Amino acid sequence: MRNPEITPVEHPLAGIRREIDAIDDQLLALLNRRAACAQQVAEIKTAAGEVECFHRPEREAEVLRRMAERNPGPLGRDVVVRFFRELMSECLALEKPLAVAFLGPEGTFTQQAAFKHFGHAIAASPLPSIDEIFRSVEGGACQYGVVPVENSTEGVITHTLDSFMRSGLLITGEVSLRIHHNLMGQCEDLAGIREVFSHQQSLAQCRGWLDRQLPGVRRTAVSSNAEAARLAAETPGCAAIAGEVAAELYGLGILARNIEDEPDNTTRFLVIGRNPVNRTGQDKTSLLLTTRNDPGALYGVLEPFARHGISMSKIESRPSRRGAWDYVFFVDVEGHRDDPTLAGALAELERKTTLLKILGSYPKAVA
Ligand SMILES: O=C(O)C(=O)C[C@]1(C(=O)O)C=C[C@@H](O)C=C1
Repeated sequence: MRNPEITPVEHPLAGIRREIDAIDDQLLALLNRRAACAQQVAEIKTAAGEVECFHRPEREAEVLRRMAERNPGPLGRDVVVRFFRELMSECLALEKPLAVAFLGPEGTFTQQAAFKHFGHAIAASPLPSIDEIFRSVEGGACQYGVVPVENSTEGVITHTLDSFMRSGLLITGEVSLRIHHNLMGQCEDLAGIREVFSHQQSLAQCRGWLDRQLPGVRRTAVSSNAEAARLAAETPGCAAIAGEVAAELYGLGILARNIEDEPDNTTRFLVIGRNPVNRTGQDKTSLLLTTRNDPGALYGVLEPFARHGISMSKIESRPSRRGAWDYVFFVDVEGHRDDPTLAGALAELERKTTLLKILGSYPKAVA
């Protein structure tokens, strides 16, 4: 028999846990209300005949920026952006999951970039080469592709830039990823390693560390970091340089972490698609242009940007393949092609170039 005079002492966490339960109930209802709204959006888009792709990059960028700006904390900006990114990814998947091609196999940094940009509720297809990614989006098998374009330590990925010379695809987004490299393998320590596999860019990004820690050990470039991890998993005495995800995927132990030579090692990826993206007010535009091979021709081309007060975040030159010393320039500027100032500068540029191709206007990465 319980003594009615003794009131049981409540656990110190009980009150706050009741509050958490009540909040979770509200969150659950709100999350599903939002998902139901996305389903209604799908019905409206279908009725309007927009059945090919429900994804709206400009709207997603607006949602993420608004939530990041309104966030009162204590959750950090990154956490809030990641959370709403995944929420929109799941809402879109209820409408219709996106088909996204990335540079495979599973476990590459390009796969991480694809998830960072689109969230995890996508049908992601690992493809073996940049060419195949372009082809799969051009042919309609995938709605988007994700390809690496430049690394802060090693510079541009020339194959990606060259692909834009022949392709009619548009750039619809960009993703920056902080790249941490790890040495992984089946051995216990560095002493047992006789060969290191990785992508040539990653071997270059870790050159100093390899010279110091594994002098004389053979370095072999393979098609991707994930492929390196797969090889290390089946070849005794071999290690790989790759991201943490690849170690998990191929069951390897991490022998040394963060071995990249530059502390800010970052790779920028481009998202490619078939449809133009509307302006958000915080956009970027990528251009490809060629000039006459005259003195001062490049200056003449870039001068309108300076006069219109448009800032340029990148300029890169590549041989045009039309003859020796003939170049194609890849230029990134601030703004959307529909912004009146940029539209004015582009109209002037058209008259000064031998070729001007607008590769796309897209929202600046929300990170
Ligand atoms: O607003 C839309 O057009 C939607 O489809 C909804 C929503 C969202 O969840 O907020 C989902 C996917 C789109 O890419 C953009 C936004």
